[in-house]
Amino acid sequence: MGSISPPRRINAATKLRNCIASPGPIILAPGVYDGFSARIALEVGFDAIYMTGAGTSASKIGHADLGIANLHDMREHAEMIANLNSSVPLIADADTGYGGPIMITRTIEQYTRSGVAALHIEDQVQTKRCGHLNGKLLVSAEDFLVRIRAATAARKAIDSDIVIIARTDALQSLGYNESIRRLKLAREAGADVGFLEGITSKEQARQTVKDLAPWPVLLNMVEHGATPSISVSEADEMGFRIILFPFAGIAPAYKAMKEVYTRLMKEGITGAEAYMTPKQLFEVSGLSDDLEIDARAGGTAFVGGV
Ligand SMILES: C[C@](O)(C(=O)O)[C@H](CC(=O)O)C(=O)O
Repeated sequence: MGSISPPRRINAATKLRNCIASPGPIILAPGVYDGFSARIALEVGFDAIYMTGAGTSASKIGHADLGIANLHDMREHAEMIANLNSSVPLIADADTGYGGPIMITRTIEQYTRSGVAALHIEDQVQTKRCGHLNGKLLVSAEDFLVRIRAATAARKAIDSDIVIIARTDALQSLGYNESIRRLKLAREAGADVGFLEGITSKEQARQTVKDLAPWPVLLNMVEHGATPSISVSEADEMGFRIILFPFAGIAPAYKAMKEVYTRLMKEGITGAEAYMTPKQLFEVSGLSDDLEIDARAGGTAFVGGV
């Protein structure tokens, strides 16, 4: 009856898609590996965050990044992280897509419904490994294309804006030219962003952007892996659109926890800093927001404070 409906809130996938297409600065996404690290990255105020598959494997199932975490593990983890603050886009690892075209379709559908804004799918065999380990095995370029085609068709079928990032791991065994060829095929099949895994030099990084231009390209900044250290501003100047730092959370977390556990074992105390009261810990984990929800609804459980 001519009534104007209120504007719908833009979802995180659309927001990220618009951001990638804009002439704005490079999108910086720090790696998060669980709810707490995601909360900390959100507290710092990043515009996007990245769910590392390696970190998810380590924290959710306690295993190395060897294709052990399955679609269920990854989707469940991604859903929890994506919904801590649904206005901050989550880029999530989707490994090989977890099977043939039917499984890839399920991956796209489930990641979309979970609120994930972008995911990357690669050309390693099903028993994959971290892109910075040796001895990676690949599927053929045709099989990689089947994965990307399945992903883009699934996205279209559900009318989703989820950003599909095509990742090739071919550099290590098949070389640069074959890697670029694979990424160009993925681009033709409708992938939105290219990701050359394990770039080995700054010259190669620059060349990748040039050879794929104007297609947006992602840089995976795994420190102390195959790629030399490239800063956010350098990557921006090279023309990358997205930069990930997958281990930005988990690497320092390891050091900090190991130190305290060791002190506890040796000295019988943790030496934990005084500012980290239980309340402060919960504050990082959304305590105030949760109490406000309760109060606004007229709940009485927390009227006396906590
Ligand atoms: C980006 C990555 O897929 C991840 O899981 O974070 C890994 C990171 C790593 O294990 O070094 C990858 O590059 O394969």
